[in-house]
Amino acid sequence: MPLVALRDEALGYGAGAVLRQITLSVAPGERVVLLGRSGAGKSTLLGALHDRIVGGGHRVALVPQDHALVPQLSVRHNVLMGRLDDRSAAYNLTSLLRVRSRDRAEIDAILDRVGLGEEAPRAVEGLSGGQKQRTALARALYRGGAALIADEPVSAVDEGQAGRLLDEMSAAFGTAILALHDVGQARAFATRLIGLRGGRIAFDAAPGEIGAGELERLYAA
Ligand SMILES: Nc1ncnc2c1ncn2[C@@H]1O[C@H](COP(=O)(O)OP(=O)(O)OP(=O)(O)O)[C@@H](O)[C@H]1O
Repeated sequence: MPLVALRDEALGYGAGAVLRQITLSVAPGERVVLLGRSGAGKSTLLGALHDRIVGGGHRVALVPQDHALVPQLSVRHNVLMGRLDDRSAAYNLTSLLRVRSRDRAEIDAILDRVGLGEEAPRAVEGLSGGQKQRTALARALYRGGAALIADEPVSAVDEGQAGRLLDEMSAAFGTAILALHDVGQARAFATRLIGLRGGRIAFDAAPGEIGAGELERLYAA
């Protein structure tokens, strides 16, 4: 039983389709990476897959390209928001004043895993781009779920850190669908690569089956 299935669908905004004739399904346990030039439609496809998986009643952890953090709040509070919809309004409001010790311990352990242990009390607005990105990843780890959907989740950290973070995400989520621009990272992470070009799926196969020529054509002007 696939987690999500699209069949010959057009995806876009309002009247205009960004992607056409999209047929794909994702099974539990797959690690899918979307590749393509800027504007190829990776975020559009991630958004559609997110909505379908959530619509199917599954819990999803989302890392949007812009991170969707609350700048004025602390790193710890932003991570806490990964479970906002699991809790009552009263619980969430009182947590704003003081994060309960049980939640704090769980969150701080996750912050250690992404190298942000020292930054827990800092307001997000004062962080570097890479620290903000790691806060969004920590929020996804804290949320958990059947699938991770992440749009360029390691674009602002160095190569070594990116590899370690992708390993963390891979271990924490049974299924993951990511957009990445680094082909090496994509090959290392994915069980399946999907290339988008010209509004269509150009390839959809295991990394070992995608040659350098296909990747060159995907990114050619
Ligand atoms: N909210 C929106 N409303 C209308 N058009 C949009 C919207 N978001 C994206 N688009 C358009 O859809 C197309 C695909 O954009 P999308 O963000 O999915 O590409 P992408 O592959 O994720 O690009 P990037 O690598 O630059 O993030 C672009 O032409 C873009 O202008």
